[in-house]
Amino acid sequence: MTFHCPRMDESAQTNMVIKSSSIVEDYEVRWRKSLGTGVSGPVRLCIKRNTGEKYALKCLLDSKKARTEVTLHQRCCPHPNIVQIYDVYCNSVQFPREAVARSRLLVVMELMNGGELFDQIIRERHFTEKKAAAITKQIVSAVFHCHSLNIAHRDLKPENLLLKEKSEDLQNVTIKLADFGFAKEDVGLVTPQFTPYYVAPQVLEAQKQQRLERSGLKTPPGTPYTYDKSCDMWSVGVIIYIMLCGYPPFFPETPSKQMTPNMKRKIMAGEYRFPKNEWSVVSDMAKDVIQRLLEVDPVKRMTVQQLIHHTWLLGEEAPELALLSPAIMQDKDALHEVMHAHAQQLTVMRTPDTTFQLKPLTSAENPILKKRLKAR
Ligand SMILES: Nc1ncnc2c1ncn2[C@@H]1O[C@H](COP(=O)(O)OP(=O)(O)OP(=O)(O)O)[C@@H](O)[C@H]1O
Repeated sequence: MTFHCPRMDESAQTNMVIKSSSIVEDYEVRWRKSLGTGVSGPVRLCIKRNTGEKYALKCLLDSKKARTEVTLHQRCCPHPNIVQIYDVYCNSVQFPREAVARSRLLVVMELMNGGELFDQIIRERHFTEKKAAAITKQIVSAVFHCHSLNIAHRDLKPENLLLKEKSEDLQNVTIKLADFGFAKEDVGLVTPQFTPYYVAPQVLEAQKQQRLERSGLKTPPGTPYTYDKSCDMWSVGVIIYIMLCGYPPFFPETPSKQMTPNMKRKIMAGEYRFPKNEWSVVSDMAKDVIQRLLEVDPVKRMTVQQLIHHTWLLGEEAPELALLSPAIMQDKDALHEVMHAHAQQLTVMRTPDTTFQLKPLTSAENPILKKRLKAR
């Protein structure tokens, strides 16, 4: 590994403090010890020299996208259900198979020793709806925090829900949200962003909003619940569904690595079922939560503020009967496919429809709207 320490770098654009000193002065990096791998490469183990404490190190090629990831992640810290960032370095690093050193952001994070959420669910001997509700509560707490800061995570998937430590019982474990690689700050769009999935209703709604604003008849809501945030809520719905039965709500007839047209159609139509075999032991309240989260129209979809107050999250009325999900999730290949499908669906949902863009509130030309914005 070769290191150079470039300029002191405090990005004016992001207000993010990045150390330009060499990370190896402060941490011993175990370059060969991978804690897990994502598209940006392995996350490694590192040890703080003056305390001996262990941390996780994510290495990102320095770019605007990487800086946005780190900035938005940092902004959401600290929170008990969000992986904490402790240090960020910008060092020039050359990995063994690289011809030249490249500028990288080295993100020192809290070490999550318990692995991924679904791996722990598989190990549970008596996994119940009550436990699923308790897990959901932690996930929702993280999402609530992000959304309150006007940040949408947009990559809420099982692989990004990590456990603080290994435990016999999921009820006692802290779950934290990781990977802000797709996080996005809402810039105050008048109406939700939309994707090709939902073009028709959203286009109509957006056009209606624009007409009303142009005529000065309507002031856009102060903190609109944007498309990006509703995408997180859809993910929470899918994650709850899988926890309760072991398979996803939307799946293709035959296993496929690609998003099939039939799958797209099912998601767009909100076409999923609660098959009796696994769902007869699940409460109506849980089904109600899922139905409101998998609502096709993002505008009508339950918000995190609504979910956090839902009685199901208290877990008091959730049955303590053992669910079939851990047994179903034992099939590693099937589970891998489930996670792959979810990741794919998120990719599709994140794709903005560039054919129709609404102006941010701040660039509004309408004089009445301008006046009202000033008055806020
Ligand atoms: N703080 C952490 N402690 C322990 N392991 C971690 C930590 N952060 C990430 N990991 C492991 O590394 C994997 C990849 O991390 P992360 O999702 O942040 O990387 P990525 O390159 O952005 O991945 P993706 O392909 O999901 O976008 C995780 O799935 C997890 O197994």
